[in-house]
Amino acid sequence: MNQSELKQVAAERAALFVEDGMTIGLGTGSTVFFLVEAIARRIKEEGLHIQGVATSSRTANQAAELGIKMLDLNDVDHIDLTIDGADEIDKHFQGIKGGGAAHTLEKMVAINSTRNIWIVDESKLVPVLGKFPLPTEVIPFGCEQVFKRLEAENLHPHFRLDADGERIRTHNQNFVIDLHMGAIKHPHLLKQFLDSEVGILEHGLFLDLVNTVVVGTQDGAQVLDAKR
Ligand SMILES: O=C(CO)[C@H](O)[C@H](O)COP(=O)(O)O
Repeated sequence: MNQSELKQVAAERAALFVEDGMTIGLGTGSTVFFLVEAIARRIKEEGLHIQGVATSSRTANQAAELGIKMLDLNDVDHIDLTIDGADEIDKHFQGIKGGGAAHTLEKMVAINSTRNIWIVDESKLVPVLGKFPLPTEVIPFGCEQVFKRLEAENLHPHFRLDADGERIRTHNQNFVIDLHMGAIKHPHLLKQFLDSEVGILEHGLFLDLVNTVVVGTQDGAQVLDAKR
């Protein structure tokens, strides 16, 4: 199976965690694309009544087109389960997200969820976080100063650019600065620093958040539970 097929294996297994009556957080990315299709299929075939909260307009549009009832995060009192992709996961179930620049909305939905499941192909499991550049979302005002401070901390910042060489904009019209720092030896300390940096709206370190990881492997889907 190629990487895309492994993503689909993970997504279809995770869709089985959805139960009738649930409010489901839907992440963003190519793995979640398969998830949304699988959930829509279950709704049709099994008559499930579920409602979704999306983490991007991409996911919201796909889900609505497939007939999934979608609500705004402001309009729900809780989310039972959020299923999302990830860019890297280490053996302690800590992760990096934001490859699709949706990490701020994804983190907001995740922290408001009773349970979080990540769906990944096996290439996303790593011994140490940091090979994947860590995304941050920065507000445009004063962003060059934020960039300089990140440089001074040896975090190797790069503004993320689109195919035309323009700085990409997030859903909130902010910029993304990716940190190419290599191995993240102390993720909690880094999180503390990034949380306290004025001008950084949010970053892609997702620590102590995920409950279950569903991995697409050549032998099928593997379900791994975090002890939290
Ligand atoms: O964090 C994300 C978007 O901000 C995605 O979940 C992450 O980039 C994984 O994407 P994919 O499923 O396409 O590999």
